[in-house]
Amino acid sequence: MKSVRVVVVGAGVIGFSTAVCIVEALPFCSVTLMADKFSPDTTSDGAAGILFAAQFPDIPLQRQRRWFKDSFDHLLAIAQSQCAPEAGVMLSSGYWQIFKEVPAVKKPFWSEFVIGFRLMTDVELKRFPDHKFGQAFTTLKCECSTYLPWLEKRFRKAGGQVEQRKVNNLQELSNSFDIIVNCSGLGSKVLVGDTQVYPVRGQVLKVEAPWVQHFIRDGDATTYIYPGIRSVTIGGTRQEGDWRLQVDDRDTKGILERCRRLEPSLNKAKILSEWVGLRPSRKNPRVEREVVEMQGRPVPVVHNYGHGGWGVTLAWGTALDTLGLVKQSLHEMAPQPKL
Ligand SMILES: Cc1cc2nc3c(=O)[nH]c(=O)nc-3n(C[C@H](O)[C@H](O)[C@H](O)COP(=O)(O)OP(=O)(O)OC[C@H]3O[C@@H](n4cnc5c(N)ncnc54)[C@H](O)[C@@H]3O)c2cc1C
Ligand SMILES: O=C([O-])CC(=O)C(=O)O
Repeated sequence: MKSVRVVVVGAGVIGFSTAVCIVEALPFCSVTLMADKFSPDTTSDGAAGILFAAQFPDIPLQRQRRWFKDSFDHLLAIAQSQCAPEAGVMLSSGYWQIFKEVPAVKKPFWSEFVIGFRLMTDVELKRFPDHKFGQAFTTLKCECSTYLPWLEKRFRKAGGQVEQRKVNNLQELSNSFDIIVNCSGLGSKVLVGDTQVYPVRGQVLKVEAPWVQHFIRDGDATTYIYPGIRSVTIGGTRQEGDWRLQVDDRDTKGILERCRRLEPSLNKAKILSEWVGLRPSRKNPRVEREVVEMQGRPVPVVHNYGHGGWGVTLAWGTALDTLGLVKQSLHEMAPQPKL
């Protein structure tokens, strides 16, 4: 008999990573993942899925480094195994950020965790006459439309249960579960009334260009070309506070112009699809625990959301932190010896 009932709300890359970490580490818990949308309809499904991150202002750098390294190592092991095609994870090399001006920070905080990080040579930069500085390395690309179904299989195999349902408030879960884990992304705005979480709209295209093998990202953060397993993702936009989910033709035009300037051969690429997603953004992601009084009893609630444009990158690392917070809750719930 499984004694502790845990529910994870959210079926994006954060929810499924967290649910897998919990179910595999705590076999005495029954774990249910609940969400209103599943793959292929989550934000995670359309993400380019490239691993690198910006730095959050108020989270200790050591913690951010751990999130990055744990995620990178986890996905690298998959990329180097026979599971790679089924999981949608691959190594990906190229030029990450080429800058028109030399930036103040030349080496990002995660540069030692990716493979072979170096500054671009003058010869390489000649290909980009508008740019003066760039970084080159090998990282990973995790395609969530393949990875999420793979994680779901892994979750079910370990005994996890899945339920499709919209949760209107966390209180409605408190009769059926002992610990609630909130991985609802942008949904947290309503679900837990978090006014700090907001959308940053992103539009991308998938194009057929199998000859493009190297990724390129401009330091403007809205021009990128990421070759994937079956197509190349090109983008993008970063529109703060914009809730529109429809494709905008002006964005499509801008993306094509900017990407073709960096990689002229894209003129010959066929457009396969266009997609819009809303990044669940927050000044800092919320990975923390609280105890909330529900129906007259204290219920541990562990939050893991607000990863903005870096959710695929940080999913496994923040999931492991969340597992630690669930363990802490279990410890506090255990009957204390009478003195
Ligand atoms: C264009 C674009 C490109 C991107 N590229 C990258 C990239 O290259 N690298 C990277 O690391 N990141 C990238 N991202 C960011 C990444 O997509 C997000 O950080 C990540 O998907 C967030 O995952 P999530 O699980 O928190 O949210 P989501 O995928 O949105 O999942 C949220 C889940 O919560 C559920 N939910 C919400 N509210 C409720 C409720 N009330 N009841 C029940 N269920 C609920 C939803 O149904 C869903 O299942 C990109 C994003 C965009 C838009
Ligand atoms: O910024 C990038 O290069 C890709 C990404 O994470 C996003 O669009 O959110």
